[in-house]
Amino acid sequence: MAYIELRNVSKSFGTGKDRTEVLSNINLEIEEGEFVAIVGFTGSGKTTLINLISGLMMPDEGQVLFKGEPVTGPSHERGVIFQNYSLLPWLNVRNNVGMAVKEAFKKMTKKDRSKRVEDYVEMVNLSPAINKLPKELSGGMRQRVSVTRALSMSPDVILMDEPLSALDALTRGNLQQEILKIWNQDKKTALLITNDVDEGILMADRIIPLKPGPKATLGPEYKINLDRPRDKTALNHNEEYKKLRNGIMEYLIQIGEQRASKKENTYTLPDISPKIRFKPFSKISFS
Ligand SMILES: Nc1ncnc2c1ncn2[C@@H]1O[C@H](COP(=O)(O)OP(=O)(O)OP(=O)(O)O)[C@@H](O)[C@H]1O
Repeated sequence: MAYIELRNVSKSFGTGKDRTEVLSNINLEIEEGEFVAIVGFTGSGKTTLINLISGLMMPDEGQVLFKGEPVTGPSHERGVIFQNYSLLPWLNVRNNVGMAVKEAFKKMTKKDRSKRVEDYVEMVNLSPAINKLPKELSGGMRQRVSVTRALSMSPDVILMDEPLSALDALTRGNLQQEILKIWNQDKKTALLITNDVDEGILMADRIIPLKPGPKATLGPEYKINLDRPRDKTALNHNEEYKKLRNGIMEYLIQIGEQRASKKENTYTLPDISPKIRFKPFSKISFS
């Protein structure tokens, strides 16, 4: 039995002629402890996919199963790290993370909870800012708090919706390593949504492209058989990595071109119905 399973999942938005099927017939199985990355174009339905797995949205057709049971709503067993840091503006860093820890570890003593918060804040190098409000932090710092908050709850599954896309290369690299460390140490299951193929190869066991919508479906999967821990710089000289990267990029370029040519080839035909009425032949006389 797969840990997470999507069976023939479809999701539409809107009604009547404005209805758009964003995801169509998605089938996906993720094993316990696996790290899967979905790469896709902007607007292809990646967030919708994460929302369906987290339980924030329900599919129109098909089923989303977690440990064999249908997902009926959100749960802290499946922690989501969102693209846009969603912190409570009136709480400082300590309390933003603390609230999540309290929710996930209701029976933990106050002292242990406090220690856990401090350890996780330390992990993303935010200890000096622990008493600051979100408005006093930079965008990158806020995103780090958001990542910390999700990880501090120790979810069984870490669902990541482009969590690092707005960060500078250094912070991004550090957080990639922190997420990998927690995934590996605590034997988590992870699903990363990204538009960065290199990030996917660095982190995941499998990469699956999401074909652009409407009616987005999953493309062929690419297994990443590179040893861990993976070093970004060393990977650049690794033949297996180069081959894999080229293969995925070629596939994405090809489906991107198909999407563009579909758009270009949509023509509105001119009205060519005759405007002049001819007399029937019988009325023409020959002399
Ligand atoms: N609640 C909603 N109501 C109506 N349309 C929606 C809703 N959520 C998403 N959509 C539409 O579904 C499509 C896919 O959106 P989604 O956010 O899943 O894409 P995405 O791949 O995550 O995009 P991005 O890379 O820009 O974050 C878009 O066309 C979007 O407008």
